[in-house]
Amino acid sequence: MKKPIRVAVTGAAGNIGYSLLFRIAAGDMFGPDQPVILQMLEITPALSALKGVAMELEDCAFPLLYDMVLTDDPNVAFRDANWALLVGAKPRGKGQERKDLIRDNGPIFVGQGRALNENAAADIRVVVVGNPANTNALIAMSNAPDIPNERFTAMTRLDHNRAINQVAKKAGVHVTDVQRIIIWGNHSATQVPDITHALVKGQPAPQVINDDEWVRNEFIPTVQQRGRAIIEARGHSSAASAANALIDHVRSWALGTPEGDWVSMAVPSHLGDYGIPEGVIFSYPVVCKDGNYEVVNGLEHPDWVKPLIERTAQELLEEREAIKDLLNP
Ligand SMILES: NC(=O)C1=CN([C@@H]2O[C@H](COP(=O)(O)OP(=O)(O)OC[C@H]3O[C@@H](n4cnc5c(N)ncnc54)[C@H](O)[C@@H]3O)[C@@H](O)[C@H]2O)C=CC1
Ligand SMILES: O=C([O-])CC(=O)C(=O)O
Repeated sequence: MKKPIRVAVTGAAGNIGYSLLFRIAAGDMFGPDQPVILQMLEITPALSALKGVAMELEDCAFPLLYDMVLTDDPNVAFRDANWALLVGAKPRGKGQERKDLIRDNGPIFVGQGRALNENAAADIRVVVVGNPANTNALIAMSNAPDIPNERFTAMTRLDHNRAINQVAKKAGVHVTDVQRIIIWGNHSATQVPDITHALVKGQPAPQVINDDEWVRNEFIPTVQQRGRAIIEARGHSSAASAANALIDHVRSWALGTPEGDWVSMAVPSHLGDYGIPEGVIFSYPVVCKDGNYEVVNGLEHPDWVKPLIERTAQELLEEREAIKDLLNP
């Protein structure tokens, strides 16, 4: 049997957690022959709910679920963890932007960054989901000086998957026919969903779609505002689709991206050659292989896309400014 992977999940009794944990335990994240140990973190008042989730996990009798840890102490949750999925944070409500959560949620990632630094396994890889995800990832990274920066990522895979769906619908093809979508920048309303380099059935997407007006005035705003639309419709923010995107993000990173395709991940900005200021977590196209990722560099932006990219980078600088007291000097 393979050695079990230790997966720390924060906010494990929350909505995303409830969609996520069962899929990890079922093998969707690391494959059908990879045992896992779930190390679940919650705040103290939610430990009882977490116990209930753990009871349900037991009742599934998952062959791959080797052990479980339930705790309200990040030092325990992150001990020897190979992966840390930082979901636990307040979600936004109707009428809020994700960055409105920054002063509530940012401090969580100071303590968790430190606890990761002190306790995690040498190969730790981190994905931040709690919003505002990019800036929270920056906070965690800066409080974990002994962990290589490139191990800290934020999730823009949900935006990426949303974009694939919109393009597939418009082109009248199946989602598997759409490749090389990109989400640039912040997981926020300023993100830049980009089909410039995308392929539909192997052909350039802009030519297949042949409708610039749709791209600029429907596709981009729909993807940018999809989180808000879900909150309006459901009364709660996306949970199952967010959990699914997190499965995709980790699976790609751990097991690789298919030949000829790429995915979007928010990673330390210095890894890209697109002129983005250093010191923010910026979503780029990446290819993954053997547990590592590389930014796809050297793509040209059309002129009308350049100011959009500048705007999302600027927003990340503003978010960083708003929490600069939480960054490790
Ligand atoms: N990056 C992305 O694409 C997406 C991000 N999100 C974000 O994910 C976060 C979680 O969303 P939901 O699960 O729907 O929220 P939720 O409120 O249902 O669950 C959050 C859980 O985190 C726990 N928690 C709070 N502080 C914690 C701490 N310091 N340590 C450990 N656990 C803590 C809470 O007790 C709660 O059980 C939100 O910030 C939401 O905005 C949601 C969807 C997509
Ligand atoms: O919109 C929200 O607040 C939740 C989220 O990040 C998303 O669904 O993309």
